[in-house]
Amino acid sequence: MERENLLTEPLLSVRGLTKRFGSLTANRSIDLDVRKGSIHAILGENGAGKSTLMKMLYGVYKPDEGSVEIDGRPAELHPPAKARAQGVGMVFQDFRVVPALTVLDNIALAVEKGWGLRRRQLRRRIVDVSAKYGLAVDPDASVWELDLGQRQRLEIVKVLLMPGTRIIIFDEPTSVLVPQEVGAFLDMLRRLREDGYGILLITHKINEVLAVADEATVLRSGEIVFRAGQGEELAGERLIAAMMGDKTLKAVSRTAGGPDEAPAAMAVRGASIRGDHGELALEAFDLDLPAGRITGVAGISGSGQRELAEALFGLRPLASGTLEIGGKPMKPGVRSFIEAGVTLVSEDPVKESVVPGFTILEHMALDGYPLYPKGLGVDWSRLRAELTASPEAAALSVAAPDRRAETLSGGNIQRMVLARALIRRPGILIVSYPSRGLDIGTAYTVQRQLLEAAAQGAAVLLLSEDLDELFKLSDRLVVLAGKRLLGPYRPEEIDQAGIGRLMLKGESA
Ligand SMILES: Nc1ncnc2c1ncn2[C@@H]1O[C@H](COP(=O)(O)OP(=O)(O)OP(=O)(O)O)[C@@H](O)[C@H]1O
Repeated sequence: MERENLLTEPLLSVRGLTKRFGSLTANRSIDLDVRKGSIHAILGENGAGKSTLMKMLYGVYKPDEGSVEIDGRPAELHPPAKARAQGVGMVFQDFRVVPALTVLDNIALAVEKGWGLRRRQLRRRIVDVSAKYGLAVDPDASVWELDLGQRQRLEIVKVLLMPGTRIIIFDEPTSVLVPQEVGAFLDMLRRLREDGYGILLITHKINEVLAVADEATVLRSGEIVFRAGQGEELAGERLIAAMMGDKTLKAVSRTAGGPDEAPAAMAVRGASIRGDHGELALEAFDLDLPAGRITGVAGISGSGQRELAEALFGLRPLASGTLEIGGKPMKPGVRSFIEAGVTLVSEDPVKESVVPGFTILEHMALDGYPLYPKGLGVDWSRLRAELTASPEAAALSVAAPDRRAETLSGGNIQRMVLARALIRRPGILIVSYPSRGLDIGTAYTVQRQLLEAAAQGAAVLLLSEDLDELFKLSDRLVVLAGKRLLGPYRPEEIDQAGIGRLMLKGESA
C-alpha cells in the first residue's frame, strides 16, 4: 500500500479523553489519532501529561471521560491485558523484566500463554524478529547481564512477539541509550513504520522528532496546544515554542574557564575502585576537583561512572589509593563526606531517591543526613521556610512541599532531587546525568544552575552521556575507558570527535 494511503487510516482514535487525579486534571479532553504505518510524537514539558495519556492508551489508567476506537470500532483498553489483546503494546522506561531469567524465558513468560509455542519455535521467532528489525539480543543471555540498550531491545522484541501487536507506545526510549545507539534505534522505528505499525513516541528530543516523526502533538498542562504533521509542517522552533508557552529558551554557555590555579577541593591519588561483583571498575587513577570548576566525565555508559560517583561520595571504598577533601584524608562513609560538604545526585533518582508515602518536604530532609538536624530529628519549620524561599527550587518549579513525591512525573522527581542537592550549596557536587528526562527548558535551567554553583565556588563533577552538554559546561574533561581515567583535557584543546575516540578506544588520541 502507498504510504499516503496508510497515513490516512487511523488504527487508534481517541476523543475527549480526560483523566483526573483528585483536583488535578492530568489530561483534559484529548483527541488523538495514531495512523497505520506512521510515527506520532508526543511532546511536552515535565508534568504536561504525556505519561498519563500513554497509560490510558495502554490500559493502566481508566479514563474519567472520553472514548477510544480501534479500527473504527469502540474499544475498552483498561486493564492492560485488554489493551494488549487489542494490539496495543508499550515499551516502558523502567523495563518489566525478570533479571534472573534468560531473554528467552522472559519472552516466554510474556507471550507463551497467547501462543503455546514450544521453546524451539519461540527461539526461532526471537531470532527472526531480532534480525528483521536490527534488535540484536542473545536469547540465552541472562537479563541481569544485559546493559540498558540490550534490555530495551528485549522489551521491544517481547512487544513485537505478543500476538496481534499493531500499535506500540515508546516512553522516552532514547533516554536509556548511549548516543551511539540512538541512530540504530531510529532506524528500527522506521522499519516498524514501513511494516505498518502505528507508533507513539514520547520524547524530549526535538531532533529525534524531526528525524522520524510523521506527526507531532504537543501537550501543555494536560491539554493539546499544538499539532503538526497533518497539514502543518514539523518545525523544531514551533514545537519548542508550543511546549514552553510564554516562557523563552535562553541559551546557556559558560564563560571560558581559567587555568586550574584554583585549589583542589577534592584530590584523589592512585585510586582503584571495585564494581559490585568485586571486579576492578577503575584502575590506578588520579583526579583533582578544583573549586569553582566543572569537571566533566565522558564515557560509554557502564565504564565506571556509577562506581566513581559512589566512591567520591564515600559510598564505595577505594580498593587502593587516597582521597583528600580540603587536604584532609577521608575514610569511606557517607556521613563524613556529607559533613565535608559533598553532595551526590545519583544516576537514577526515580528508583534510588523516592520513598513512597513521603512528601517533597520530607524528601528534602532525606539526603543521607538531615539538612537541618534538631535534636534527634529535623527542624521541619526551618526546612519548609528554606524550601519555600529557595531560588533553586523556584527556578526548577519544584512542586508544593506537601505533595507526595511518588505522584510526581519522572521529570519532576529529577527536578526535586536536583533542587535538593543545590539547596545544600555543596562545596563538592557530584551530579550524574542531570538532564535525563528533563524537558528542554528545564534542562537549560539546570545547566545554568550548575554553572552558577561553580561560579560560587563549588567543585562540580558532571557525569553525562551528552557530549554537547559536557562541552557546554565543563572547564575540564576526563574520559572513562578501559578501566582507566584519561585526562584532564581542556574543551578548547580537544573536540567531540577526539573525546569520542577516547571513549571507544581507551587510548590517547
Ligand atoms: N498517580 C498520580 N497521582 C497524582 N498525580 C499524578 C499521578 N500521576 C501523574 N500525576 C500528575 O499528573 C501530571 C501529569 O504527569 P505525567 O507523568 O503524565 O507527566 P509527563 O508529561 O509524562 O512528565 P515527564 O516528562 O516529567 O515524565 C503531573 O502534574 C503529575 O504530577
